[in-house]
Amino acid sequence: MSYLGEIGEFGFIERIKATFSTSSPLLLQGIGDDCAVFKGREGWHTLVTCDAQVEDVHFKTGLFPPFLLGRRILAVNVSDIAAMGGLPRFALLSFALRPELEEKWLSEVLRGIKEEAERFGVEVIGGNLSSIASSLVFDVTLIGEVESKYPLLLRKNARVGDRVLITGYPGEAACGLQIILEGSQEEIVRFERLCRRCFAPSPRLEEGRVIAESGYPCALIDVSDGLLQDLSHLLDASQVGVVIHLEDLPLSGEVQEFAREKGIDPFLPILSGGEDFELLFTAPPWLAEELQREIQRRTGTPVWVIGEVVEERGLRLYREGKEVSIDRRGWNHFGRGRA
Ligand SMILES: Nc1ncnc2c1ncn2[C@@H]1O[C@H](COP(=O)(O)OP(=O)(O)O)[C@@H](O)[C@H]1O
Ligand SMILES: Cc1ncc(C[n+]2csc(CCOP(=O)(O)OP(=O)(O)O)c2C)c(N)n1
Ligand SMILES: [Mg+2]
Repeated sequence: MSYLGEIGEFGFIERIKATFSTSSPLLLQGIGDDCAVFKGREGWHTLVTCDAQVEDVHFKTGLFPPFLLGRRILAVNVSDIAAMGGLPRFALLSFALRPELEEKWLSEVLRGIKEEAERFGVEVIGGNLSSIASSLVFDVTLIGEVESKYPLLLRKNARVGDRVLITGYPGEAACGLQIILEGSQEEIVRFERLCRRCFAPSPRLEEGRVIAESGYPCALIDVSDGLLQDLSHLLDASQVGVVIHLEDLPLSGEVQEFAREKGIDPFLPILSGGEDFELLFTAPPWLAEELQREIQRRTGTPVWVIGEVVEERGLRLYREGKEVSIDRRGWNHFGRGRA
């Protein structure tokens, strides 16, 4: 007999995909990308995604301020719309809650969701409530749109010779999480930036729009599970490989300081830490630099070229010219080796 823990999260998604066939001519992208995509009103495609925040899996109730939890609940979904270059429009909120939860705590969660919704132009239009005896679940279905004049920014779009780019500073959220879960109050104050990156991730919506507006079919994914894990989803979908030199990865001063103090390799959180919600994308060399410049100009977010797409499948990592292997790729909900 085999168990879910052996099949793993992505193995089970494959089984689900194999179980349900689709035939609607309206459907442009089903299971396998950041959002499902179907034909929408004139001039637009409709995007749909859902992601849940589950107590003790994605957050600890006692450690996460409810207002920031609320923001996070919506932000992780906005990030999936950003990963299609789209604009979020409507949300449905589905919660499984314990009856003894304080009303004040829940009001703060709602306030956080509302603030994030207003920031990104999302209107809440429905949802569902259920009681639960154990872990809290906050599930959001988010509906968005992207102009049909732009090519879809699918995971399968990477081509040999493309550059691989990433926004911001991946790894910061994972360091922040470790401090929130295990650190002292003093560390939480000192590494405030890292903790903020974990508590309140900032979806790269405007950055995704710049990529869409380039009109080029870049491959795009948001980094929720870890850079290597999500990069391998993109490579598998595109049936290509990648070469990365670790020296090209963005290493922020805070990650460096955190790694030094904890005695860990700073590249570990960068490569395998999840929940940064940075955008990871590919573009041909002639476009890569322009996107870097335009994203930085319009949003202030730095963008880094971290690798090159190659024909030979798989991830090849080099450190100071020598090939290295990293066995921890990132988060897998049921598998072994959870980062
Ligand atoms: N239970 C499920 N049933 C159908 N499709 C699923 C299920 N879970 C995940 N998927 C699909 O598998 C793909 C990968 O999921 P996931 O890794 O959660 O993506 P993301 O990081 O964008 O949230 C997505 O297209 C998602 O819609
Ligand atoms: C208490 C706690 N432990 C561990 C984590 C780290 N963590 C939980 S889920 C996850 C991966 C991302 O979540 P997932 O539900 O897989 O998002 P998706 O890929 O579907 O967008 C990570 C890094 C956390 N946020 N909180
Ligand atoms: Mg998901």
